Amino acid sequence: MSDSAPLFELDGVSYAYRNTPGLDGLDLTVRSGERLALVGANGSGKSTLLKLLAGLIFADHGSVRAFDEALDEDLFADEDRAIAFRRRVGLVFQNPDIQLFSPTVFDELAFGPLQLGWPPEEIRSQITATLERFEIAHLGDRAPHRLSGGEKKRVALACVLISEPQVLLLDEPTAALDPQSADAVVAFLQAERSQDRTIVLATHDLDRIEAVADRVVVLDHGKIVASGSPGAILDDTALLARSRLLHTRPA
Ligand SMILES: Nc1ncnc2c1ncn2[C@@H]1O[C@H](COP(=O)(O)OP(=O)(O)OP(=O)(O)O)[C@@H](O)[C@H]1O
Repeated sequence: MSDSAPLFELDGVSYAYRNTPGLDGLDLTVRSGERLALVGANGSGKSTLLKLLAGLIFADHGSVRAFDEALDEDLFADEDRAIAFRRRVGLVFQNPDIQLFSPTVFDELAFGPLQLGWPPEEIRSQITATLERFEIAHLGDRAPHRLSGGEKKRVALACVLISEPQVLLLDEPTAALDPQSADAVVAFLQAERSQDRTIVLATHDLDRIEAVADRVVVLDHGKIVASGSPGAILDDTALLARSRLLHTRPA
């Protein structure tokens, strides 16, 4: 993996929401085919980093490069480059309600491919295949906002994956899922390994991290405090305790 091409290169990146720091001097390279997990306590900057990689927010300081060009406002001012970037990078939000707005799940799945100008027959056949792949065929005619939290998460993931992005960004993909649904997401992410898809995910699910990631980056107050293999990070209990990632038990 260390030899594969860098897709994202962040150099000294800082970002603040008005007066609240989100990211603070971050250096990070994400390579093609990598499965990278971002861990850290609430508010450590995981979602902010994912939004930055998705081109939804831009660095206040430092530089961000994606696919060998600057990932900044200028890229999105150019419609062709913006569309090309959006095709390559898909983000599944932590809260699926942000993402789902169509009258039915079927329409929701059609939205991305329609934007990309796919032919109608291809859209129809891809929707059928995607509904089956995510075991949501029975939800096709339902209104997304009337689904359960776990069902919404599956639909949101399917909506992003239908366009086959090269990079998949996932914000807490197993949160709010029942154990069986969480296992299904993990199995899906393991299967994606053979698809050459680059995956960056934020998670609090340390028990499943070895199954879904090759590398773990630990964030604390918007800074990267450690990066390593899942085994090395999980064994470092002092690091986990410092980063507020261990349970505390009442004395
Ligand atoms: N929309 C926003 N407006 C103002 N501050 C924000 C906003 N979103 C995040 N922040 C702040 O930025 C910092 C980083 O938040 P972020 O959401 O990136 O953390 P996180 O690691 O994803 O947290 P969690 O595990 O709770 O999802 C926090 O201090 C948070 O309060």
